[in-house]
Amino acid sequence: MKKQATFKPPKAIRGGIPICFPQFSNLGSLEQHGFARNRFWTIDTDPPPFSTASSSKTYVDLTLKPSEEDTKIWAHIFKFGVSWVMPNRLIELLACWNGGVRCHTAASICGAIPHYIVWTIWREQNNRIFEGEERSIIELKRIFILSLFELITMLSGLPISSFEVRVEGLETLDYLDNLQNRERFTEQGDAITFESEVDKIYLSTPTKIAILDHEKKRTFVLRKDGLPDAMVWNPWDKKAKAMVDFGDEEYKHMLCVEAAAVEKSITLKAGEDWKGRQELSAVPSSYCSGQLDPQKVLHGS
Ligand SMILES: O=P(O)(O)OC[C@H]1O[C@@H](O)[C@H](O)[C@@H](O)[C@@H]1O
Repeated sequence: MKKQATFKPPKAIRGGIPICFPQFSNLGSLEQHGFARNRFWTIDTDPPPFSTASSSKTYVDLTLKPSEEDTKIWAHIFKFGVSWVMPNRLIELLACWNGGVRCHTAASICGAIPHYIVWTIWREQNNRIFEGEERSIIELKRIFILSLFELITMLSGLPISSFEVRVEGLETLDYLDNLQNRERFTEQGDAITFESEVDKIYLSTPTKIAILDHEKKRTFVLRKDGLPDAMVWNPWDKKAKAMVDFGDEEYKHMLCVEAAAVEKSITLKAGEDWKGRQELSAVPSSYCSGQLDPQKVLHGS
């Protein structure tokens, strides 16, 4: 989330995982990145069966149905759903941050876990006695994880540093350069590093992309299905300054790598459906622990 993000409609909040639908960028007649990100979504209590959202996970299903206004600008019937699945095992959550925190902070997080468990139970007890409300186990787990996440965020200091990051998995691929009228080029070099503005659409990318953060000694892994392309964006200094909802220096601590379907649009016939998946996870990188080779992260299972 960007510090300067605006929380007022009709614009989407800057940060997080954007949903660009039904168009990417200005590749169509609609507003930039389509209207989906600028609409209010509803919680879907009866979602279609997504394989990822099983009872062992924490998830929320959201649905976007076209409003009358939407059907005027995009005359297609659709029901668009997104299922956000969170890791709900503490160990998965800690793995995301292990490399990002120094040893003594990792120890303080582990030391804090019993307190957080007791705190969650204590709050629930109060809730049942005083409010007459009972939360489900899933909800309690969510509260517990969120509380712990706040602590980890606080201890982990600065977020990602784009100067120290490199992306693997996109080398030698063709890309469209948004900074050069979407001209097609072929990526050269072993990995993608960042020294200036980047705005590229990599085409027909592998299902796994690794983002290596040397400074925080962790590797983010993006796995995807049904979304052949991948977008890489960092506005760098000048564009950062030009965006009202983006801090002048925030480009140093962000990198946008997202799964996309840009080159070939997905068109559905009546009754057909489509499913795409993007999974983000983080593991401590070998540069920290010496136990994990980023190449294995990228090419392994
Ligand atoms: O400012 P917006 O509309 O959220 O878009 C941010 C960026 O999103 C990227 O996906 C585009 O490739 C960039 O060109 C664009 O600047």
